[in-house]
Amino acid sequence: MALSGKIALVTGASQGLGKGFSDVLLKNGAKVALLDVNETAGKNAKADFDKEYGEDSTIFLTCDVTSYEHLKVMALSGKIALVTGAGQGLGKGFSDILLKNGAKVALLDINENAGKNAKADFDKEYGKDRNIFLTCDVTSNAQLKDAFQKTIEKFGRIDIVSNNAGIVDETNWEKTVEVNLNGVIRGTYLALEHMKKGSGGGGEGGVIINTSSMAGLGPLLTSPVYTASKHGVVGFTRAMAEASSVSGYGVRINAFCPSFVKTPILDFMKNEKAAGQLGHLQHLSDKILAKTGILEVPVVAERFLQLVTDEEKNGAVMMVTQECTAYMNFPKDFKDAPKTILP
Ligand SMILES: NC(=O)C1=CN([C@@H]2O[C@H](COP(=O)(O)OP(=O)(O)OC[C@H]3O[C@@H](n4cnc5c(N)ncnc54)[C@H](O)[C@@H]3O)[C@@H](O)[C@H]2O)C=CC1
Ligand SMILES: CC/C=C\CC(=O)/C=C/C=C\C=C\C=C\[C@@H](O)[C@@H](O)C/C=C\CCC(=O)O
Repeated sequence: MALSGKIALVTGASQGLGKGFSDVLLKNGAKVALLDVNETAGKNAKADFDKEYGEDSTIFLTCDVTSYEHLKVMALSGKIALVTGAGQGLGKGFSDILLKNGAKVALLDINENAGKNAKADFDKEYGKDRNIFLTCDVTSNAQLKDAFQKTIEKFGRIDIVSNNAGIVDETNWEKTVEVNLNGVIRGTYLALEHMKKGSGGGGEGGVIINTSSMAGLGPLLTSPVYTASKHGVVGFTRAMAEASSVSGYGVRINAFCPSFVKTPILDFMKNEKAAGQLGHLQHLSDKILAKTGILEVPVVAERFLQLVTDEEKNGAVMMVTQECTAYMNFPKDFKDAPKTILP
């Protein structure tokens, strides 16, 4: 079993030599990602290997090697991801695209029903062994720590962390800060404990994506505390990214800023109880939405994947709107910042 614990990736793996190479790798203890452009043949090869070596020994990924982008995302084969707020909405979309591209995913959510349903959906699509659901409230350091630990126990390590759980509640605004900002800080610190390289940690590096919002870059007048929490995520992420780079952690840390996306969080726009002192401004919500439009989860998830896989990006802030996807250019020095000079 010379290859025990090794992970292999074979292109053209569904038949002929590629299938033979995969077979010998499996026979010698490796786990193998089988890549092929022919989906039927690939699935058949996986079914053959499942009988011989067990379901967990291989994954099949449809992949055309003529596409660099396609091959690059396949680099997620064997990667382990942890996503908070994964039971529905964007977190479920992010988990889906990570699984589709070969990662294994720990799904964390405070909502047990949503989490279990998401797991059941993913089990059907990707097999039972590629995801786990862990009930976890990101406002609890103990619960989050435990969830990181359980992910390591199940999958062996963590390479990708999506600190995504978020709420809009301008009435209980302390909770909004506690989930959206403090939850991201907690998740980032715990992720670094497990992922950072060097003397301070035994990790292998990786990437952390913190979900902010377009409201992290400019004001959303119906939700000032939400806006503040998301601005906080951008500032924290940029500073931690520099700290990670200077410390040689090998961990990239980026912020993700979508505009409105069709998920249950948009119910807030009609929820007067959650509007705090600003219920009288709620009639403006429809006007704001009419101006910005509403994105679909799969479109936003594709952009998330781009940020996960782009190894050039650390401290990047990606915006996703109807008009475009773009990286935010912050002034490097405040003497270069656009300003109005007073007399
Ligand atoms: N949908 C949108 O228009 C946009 C959403 N966002 C952000 O994206 C992230 C995901 O939001 P959506 O999927 O849209 O919302 P959603 O409400 O559909 O999903 C949020 C998930 O987070 C979970 N969650 C809430 N509090 C939690 C806690 N304390 N611990 C663990 N899990 C918790 C919920 O149970 C839910 O499954 C949030 O951070 C949100 O602020 C950013 C920009 C736009
Ligand atoms: C109430 C929260 C509901 C959903 C979650 C969420 O985070 C939604 C955010 C959506 C957009 C926020 C935009 C705020 C931006 C303003 O500061 C603008 O002045 C910025 C300029 C352009 C935005 C264009 C666009 O979003 O399409």
